[in-house]
Amino acid sequence: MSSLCSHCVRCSGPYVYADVLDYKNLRELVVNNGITWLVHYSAMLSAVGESNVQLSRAINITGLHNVLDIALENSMRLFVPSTIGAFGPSSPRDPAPDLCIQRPRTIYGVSKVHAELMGEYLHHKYGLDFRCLRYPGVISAYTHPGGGTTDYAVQIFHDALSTGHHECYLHPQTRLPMMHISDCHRATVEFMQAPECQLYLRTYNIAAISFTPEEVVEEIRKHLPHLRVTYKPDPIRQNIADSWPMRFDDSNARRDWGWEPAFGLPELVTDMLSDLHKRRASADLGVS
Ligand SMILES: NC(=O)C1=CN([C@@H]2O[C@H](COP(=O)(O)OP(=O)(O)OC[C@H]3O[C@@H](n4cnc5c(N)ncnc54)[C@H](O)[C@@H]3O)[C@@H](O)[C@H]2O)C=CC1
Ligand SMILES: CC(=O)[C@H](N)C(=O)O
Repeated sequence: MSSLCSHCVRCSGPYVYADVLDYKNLRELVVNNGITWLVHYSAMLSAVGESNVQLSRAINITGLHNVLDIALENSMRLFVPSTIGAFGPSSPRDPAPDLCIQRPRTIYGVSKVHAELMGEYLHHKYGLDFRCLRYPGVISAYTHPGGGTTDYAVQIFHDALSTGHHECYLHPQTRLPMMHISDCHRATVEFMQAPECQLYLRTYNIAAISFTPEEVVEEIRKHLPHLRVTYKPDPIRQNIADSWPMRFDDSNARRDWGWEPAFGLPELVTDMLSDLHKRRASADLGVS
């Protein structure tokens, strides 16, 4: 979800490639750079995880264990994102509260429940300052979708501006929680800065918008009336989406540390189209 603009991490500070499976190298990086907060984003997302379960297990679970050990050894504040994918068909779906049955059916979801529980365990047993937000599908103009079930909600904007046609792999009425990248970043920073005494939970849902493909298409057509959308549900991703919450209950995040989203659906669509339009223009790509 990192941005490739002029103020990106690569341009603004020290930047190194690191493999989360290489424990020794990670430990050296943390110690040699005096790092005190660790934000652990590396993961394989839901759809791509199902096509390579072994690799997903290694990155999402072994990688997480490396990060947890290093954070504990070095008394770091640790953030690990979780997801709507940490819920499954037996969870309440509309809305899903913070605390309820979690029996996800993807390796991605299983690894994220594992992360939530391991982090909370180490917090209660050893005082690790573990913090975790369950993100909805995140929508950004700056990166291409990374193999998730919510990817269509990013791809549709690229297609709308390039070919004017999007083939959607979900049914038109599949409702999922979503969020603009700015809200996601701001939530993460605000949550990381929140005083410990305000946090009654270590893992919070955060919500912003919840929409179906049909609804986002209608909103995009207010700007691009010619957008053509066809539906060809992909059984794997449809099955995953049908097992995830339709809406998130984020009342605890709002109460404990003041979470409040800024982007509704109209604002998100306007911003995505404007950002992508500028990026296409600067890359000399046409707009449909
Ligand atoms: N994008 C979304 O809609 C949501 C994302 N999240 C979470 O946010 C985090 C980031 O997600 P995205 O940026 O969308 O995913 P992404 O798939 O775009 O990026 C994942 C990153 O992990 C890196 N990675 C893979 N193997 C690695 C390894 N062995 N060592 C180091 N890095 C490795 C990849 O190079 C990639 O940059 C993930 O933990 C994901 O679960 C949670 C909910 C929603
Ligand atoms: C919601 C997520 O965690 C991710 N975008 C995915 O679809 O796998």
